[in-house]
Amino acid sequence: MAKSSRNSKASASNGSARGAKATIHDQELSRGNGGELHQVTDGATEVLTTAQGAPISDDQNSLRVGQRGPTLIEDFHFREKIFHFDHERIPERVVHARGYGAHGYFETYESLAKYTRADIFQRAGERTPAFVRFSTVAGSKGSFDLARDVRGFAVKLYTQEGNWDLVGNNIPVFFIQDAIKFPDVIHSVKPEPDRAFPQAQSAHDNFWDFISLTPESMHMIMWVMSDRAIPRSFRFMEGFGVHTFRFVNAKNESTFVKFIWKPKLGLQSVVWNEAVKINGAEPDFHRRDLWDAIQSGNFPEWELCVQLFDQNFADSFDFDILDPTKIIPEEIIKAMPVGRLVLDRMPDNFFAETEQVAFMTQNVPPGIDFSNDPLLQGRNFSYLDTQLKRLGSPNFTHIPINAPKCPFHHFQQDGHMAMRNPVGRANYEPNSWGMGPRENPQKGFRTFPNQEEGQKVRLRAESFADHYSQARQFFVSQTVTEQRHIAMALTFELSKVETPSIRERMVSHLLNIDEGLAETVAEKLGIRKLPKRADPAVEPRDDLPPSDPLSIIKNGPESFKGRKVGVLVSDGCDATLVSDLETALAKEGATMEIVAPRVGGVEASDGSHIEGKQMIDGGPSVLYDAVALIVSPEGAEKLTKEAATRDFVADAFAHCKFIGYVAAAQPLLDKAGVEPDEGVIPLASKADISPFIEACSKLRLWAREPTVKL
Ligand code: HEM
Repeated sequence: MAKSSRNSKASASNGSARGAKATIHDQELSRGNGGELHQVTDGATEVLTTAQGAPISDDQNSLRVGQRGPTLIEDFHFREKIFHFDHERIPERVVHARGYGAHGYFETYESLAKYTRADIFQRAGERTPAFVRFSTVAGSKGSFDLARDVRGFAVKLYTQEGNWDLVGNNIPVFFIQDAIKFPDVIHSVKPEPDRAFPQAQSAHDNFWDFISLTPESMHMIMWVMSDRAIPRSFRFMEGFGVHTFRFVNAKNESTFVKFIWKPKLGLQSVVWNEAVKINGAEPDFHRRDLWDAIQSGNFPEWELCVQLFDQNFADSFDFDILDPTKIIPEEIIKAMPVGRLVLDRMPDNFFAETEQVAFMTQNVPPGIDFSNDPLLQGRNFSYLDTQLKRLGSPNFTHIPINAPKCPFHHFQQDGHMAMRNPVGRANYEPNSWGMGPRENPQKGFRTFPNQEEGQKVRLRAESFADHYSQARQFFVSQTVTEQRHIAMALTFELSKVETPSIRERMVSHLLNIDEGLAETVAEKLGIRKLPKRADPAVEPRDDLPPSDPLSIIKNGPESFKGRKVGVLVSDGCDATLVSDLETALAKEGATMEIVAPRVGGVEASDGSHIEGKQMIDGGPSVLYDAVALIVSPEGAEKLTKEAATRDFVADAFAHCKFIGYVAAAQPLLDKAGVEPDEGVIPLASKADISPFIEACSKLRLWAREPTVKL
């Protein structure tokens, strides 16, 4: 057979002809036969190998017959590489698919031996390693961070007596009272099955159809329609264990407990108009925020608080402590701080740690036990089951992120990907080989022997039937601004619902919560005649007093610490003012980011160069807690012509942010239609910086909001 002339060189070079040097800007590589680039080890980097450890000579070309002939199946390197790639994806979590994790530690304040024998709570000052994963619920893995959604707040504590997973949310109640309804609520919020949209959004018919037929969800709906569902940062949100758990002490006495994580930096959320824009400008807003904070040594911190109560309290409380749609207000049972959680290290690898971490509510050490909450009982089945599906083997506990950090010994063996098997002859007990491990009745986990009796029934307890009273209590605990946001959120969500009867049904529920709220939403939805209020199972109470801990604004930060200012600069700006601002912000524990008209930065009036982090088009003001406009007259003149600059200023104003500005920036304010108020603060000299930062610590000038009509 005649060889093609093009192929003839191949046999001579044996497919490995290369050697000519190629310089690509700052990189020296060698060039192969077809012009492709090869990066060859110089001895300082490791040699590339197959997964079996065989060194690889050429990772740019598959093995073929001649230069232009067919690829050979003999090419084990090619086959192994592609095979592995083909199998890279594992199923995403069925809920909470999008998440971000970090390592840290939990530090115990004082011994809680009186209440629990849990090892983690025995010794003051002791540190326990922790891994935390924050998440959204509804969206896919690749969805944006600022969906209106519940945030998962899952904490794995590697205690000396086994892993304790506190798998909580940033909202203390849930949509449903019984785990049997979980598939329904999740199906309803996920993209509709025929059209496969909307992604990561509850604003659609299916969700509101289900909710409007599930009155037990009304309390949760108030929370999800509040700004709690659009947090500014994972660092500024609370976490809740939701259910009532039990502490059990060494004498086998039980105390009921609810868990709350409170952020040291105070609570903060964004506004909806801002969230929508952040999702476009920076879909990884929350991820980047956590990454930046931890990488720069600003370790976020939460206090773990416990609400402790006994059976007598449970019997006398207005609501059932087993009902996960109810809270116990902190005015009734104090939230007692018992330790702190510090996140100080990002994972080395996202997949290995954050993606493969397997949280399970049933992971409790001795001293912590479950209550009969039917949602918790159902979760205790679901998590183990789902991890097997997602991680593909019962040996997911062998993955380092999931393995306990205390000694552990058992006879479980084999299965896919077994990393550890029992050593020696005994793989069962009892045995007469004198080989452990053995039970320990004193130290081992003992379930609290609660007395249970009754008929087997499929029946919801009557004590779960009040669906509206605490929803109302949540609403009246909010500031006027927060109440307005709830009304706006309900209006937005229901405006996306296409079926009028679903909207009206929701208004009929709102009438049981707050008439003013119902009327506002109905008016904005164009519902002329208010529907009849929904029939309540139990007449809603209106005597539950407002509870301040339920409001975000009433629990904001004490300073501007941990927050960020976006500083818009131009050529010819005042470099000293910029650096004085940076120094003052650093002293406050805050940061700033330079936004410039072009990549690279600007030349200041004193000839110095100011490095820019963002170009104006890529650094909209929605990414910052406050902004400063430090420009020269010529710079301002040029910037007024850019739509991105107008949006920068107009959005900062509309989102009620504090704006610091030099006199030369006046045209920017004018162009954005800003009529200065007390939140628009002149920065004439260094002396003005401190009052500006002090104002910023209030985060937003909410008094402005009615004038900007978001
Ligand atoms: C109080 C109510 C609930 C809370 C606070 C909650 C919280 C969470 C959190 C934080 C995660 C993400 C864990 C992670 O970051 O890996 C999660 C995942 C999950 N939850 Fe829940 N959840 C609740 C109710 C339920 C119920 C009732 C079920 C089922 C009956 C359920 C089933 C699941 C499943 C299957 C996953 C995915 C786990 C994985 O693949 O790793 N959850 N939940």
